[in-house]
Amino acid sequence: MTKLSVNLNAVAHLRNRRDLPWPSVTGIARAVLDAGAEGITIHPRPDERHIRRTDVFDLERLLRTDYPGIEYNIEGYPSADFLALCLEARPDQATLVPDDPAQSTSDHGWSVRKSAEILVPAIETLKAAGIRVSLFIDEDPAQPADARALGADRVELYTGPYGGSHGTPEGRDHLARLAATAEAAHAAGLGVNAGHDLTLANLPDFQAAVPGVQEASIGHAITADALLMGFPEAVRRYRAVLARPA
Ligand SMILES: CC(=O)[C@@H](O)[C@H](O)COP(=O)(O)O
Ligand SMILES: NCC(=O)COP(=O)(O)O
Repeated sequence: MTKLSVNLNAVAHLRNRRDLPWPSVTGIARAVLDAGAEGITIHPRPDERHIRRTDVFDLERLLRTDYPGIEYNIEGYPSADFLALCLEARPDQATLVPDDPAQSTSDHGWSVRKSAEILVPAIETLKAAGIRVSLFIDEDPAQPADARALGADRVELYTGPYGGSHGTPEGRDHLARLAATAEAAHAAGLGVNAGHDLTLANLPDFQAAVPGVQEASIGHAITADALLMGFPEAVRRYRAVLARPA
């Protein structure tokens, strides 16, 4: 069974259209957790285009007081600011992503070995604070052993290229590479997460082809679905797919 961690970036994006407090990021967090989601993910970007610094701490308070045991996952580029934010907010997991601040969304994973100079001190800092570290990687079976060598606990498979080509021969090739990368991660002793452009339509094939994924972080598609069916129903449907054994 794969845990569902709901990414609230899209909710914060909608709220930020106006200088008003709705939709409430913590209110939607409550709704998805009450419906059974097992985690909350945010990816605060330096320009605060969606998640703001205040959201990071509002969510931290909510989870610690009302939802103990629920996993808090913060994603971002390991800049000094990001590391300081993590040390203050103390998420359960930090997912390190090689994003340039100007990027509109994440579109690639780490070349782990080449990035050792940035990653090693960041991993050490986070782990010393008791924060599990996951590295966002492409579908490349060579990356997990390097991630393990640098001290990471998990990898997150970047599923964007698969999501965008699901149902085509290209999509099947992406799936095969994702499965091989997950296998390499397990062989290296790492946990495996996945995320980006996962949807109710493409998740069943992913679940069948890539066994042993511990957590899927899903934001854009679940928010789009929630506009039609509401968050509680959307969470139930994603969880039903993620609960299916491969
Ligand atoms: C790391 C990752 O996979 C991204 O999906 C990210 O969390 C989403 O970021 P945006 O919501 O800013 O597109
Ligand atoms: N790590 C991926 C994530 O948190 C959500 O990605 P998306 O579902 O918004 O594409």
